Order: sequence, then C-alpha cells, then structure tokens
Amino acid sequence: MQPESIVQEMPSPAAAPAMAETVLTVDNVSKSFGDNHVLRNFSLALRRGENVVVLGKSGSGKSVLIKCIIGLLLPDAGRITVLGQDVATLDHAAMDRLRAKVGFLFQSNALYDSMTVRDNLLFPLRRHWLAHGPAEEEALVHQALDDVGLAHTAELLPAELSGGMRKRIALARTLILRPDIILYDEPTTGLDPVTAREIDHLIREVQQKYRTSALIISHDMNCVRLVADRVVLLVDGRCYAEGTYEELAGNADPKVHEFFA
Ligand SMILES: Nc1ncnc2c1ncn2[C@@H]1O[C@H](COP(=O)(O)OP(=O)(O)OP(=O)(O)O)[C@@H](O)[C@H]1O
Repeated sequence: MQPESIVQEMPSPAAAPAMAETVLTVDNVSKSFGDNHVLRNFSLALRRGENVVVLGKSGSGKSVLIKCIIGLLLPDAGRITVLGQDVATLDHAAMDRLRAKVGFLFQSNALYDSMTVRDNLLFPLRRHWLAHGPAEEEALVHQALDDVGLAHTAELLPAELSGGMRKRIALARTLILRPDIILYDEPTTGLDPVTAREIDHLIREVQQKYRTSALIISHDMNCVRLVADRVVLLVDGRCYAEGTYEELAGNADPKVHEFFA
C-alpha cells in the first residue's frame, strides 16, 4: 500500500528559527467540493527570498490552493497566513491592501488589450494609490519595464507584443507594486522552449534583485529545475513530498518518481 505522505510533520514557522522569516503559511488546509476532497490537510511554508514550486498533476488542486491563498475561496478547515495576516479574518479593504503586496501572474497574463503597456502598468499603481504624481509614475513604469528588459515598449498595445513579451509585461505590472510575494500560475505554459527559459531566468533575476518570495505552479519540469529552491509535491490533496529538485529527482518513491521519469 502506498503511503499517504512521505513528508515529516511540517515544522511550524515558529519551530524554524534558524530559517529566514516565513512570509506565507498554509497550515493543514482542507477544501472539498461536495464529495471531491481536493485539499486534505495540505501544508506548506514559504520563506522570504525563496522560490517554492508546487508540482501536481492536472486537477490535483493547485489552482484551488492559489485561490485559497488570495482569498477567492474559503478553506473548509485550516489556516492561511500571508505576511503575518490570517487571510480568513480580513475584511474587503484589508484584503485589498494585502493584495497590493502579493503579486499574481495569471497564466493568461490578463493584460487589458485596449490599453498601452504604460496604461496597463499604471492601472495597479493608481488603483492602490502608490505613486505621487506623473513624474514618479513615469519613473516607476520605466523601472518596471527595464526590470523585464522591455523599456522600449511603453507605447505599444499587447496585441503588438509576442507571447514572451506579454508575459514579461504582465510580470512588470506585478513588479511595479514592489510585492513581497509573487504567485506565478504556470508561467511558461504556451511559450516556446527558448522563450520559456528566458522567463525562468527572469523569475530568478526578480528573486535576486528584489528578494521577493515566490510560489510557482508549474508542470514544466525544466522550469521547476531552474526556478525552484524547493519543490512541494501535491498528491491526493496532501503535501506528499518536498525537497530540492535534485532531492526529489533522486527519490525512488513511485509517486515522486513519475514526475521526474
Ligand atoms: N469552484 C469549483 N467548484 C467545484 N469544483 C471545483 C471548483 N474549483 C475547482 N474544482 C475542482 O477541484 C479540483 C482541482 O482543480 P484545480 O483547478 O485546482 O486543479 P489544478 O491542479 O490547478 O489543475 P490544472 O493543472 O489542470 O490547472 C478539480 O477536480 C476541479 O474540478
């Protein structure tokens, strides 16, 4: 019989004082839809400056997990803490303030097609009242575009950009708010292999430049290998295994091995 999980009991953030500050904890979260028990006592911790990839098969609950983290779904049990705040206790205004510190890179990029790149970047800035006047806005737009290597694209429309460029602009729109945490939903899906690797490197550059923490959902094993400091395997609703890419790649457990075969 297969074990339910090969992970040791997750250490609570308080029990890991030697590690960097924990910026996000998912603590024994369960979420079901009727008889479909998607998350079952799932736990993970994300530390400052760390990239954690959640790896799971299609339908394993990765999107449900992200939705619980950003407060779009309410867990049936367990607790999610983001930057020290219990997500379940936040009212709309507090959740909105928290979302300014947690960037979310949608798989679809979710750019506004009718707006220029500049206006796409200004949108979150103005929504969260984070810039003071046109000169500061312009400087922030320029810095964010420079960070993703697309300083010359401010006047272009999303339709005038390649898929990889749109992904970079979506990341710039996230970066402009200087988030503490970035949640990446399948960041390389739909991109050709060369462009996908460029995005992987950009994810690493952002991590190193701004010391952001990132939770990344990905099926792309090259992406996982390149961006993950730690990989969490979501199997049967649980954290089945966790470790570095190399540790898990060398794990002989069949449920772990099939991801790396
Ligand atoms: N709002 C909802 N109502 C009912 N069931 C849902 C809802 N959202 C998700 N589910 C179910 O939860 C399960 C996990 O879905 P989820 O989208 O999280 O999977 P995933 O791991 O992100 O898959 P993929 O990699 O294919 O995107 C699926 O069985 C799905 O049908």
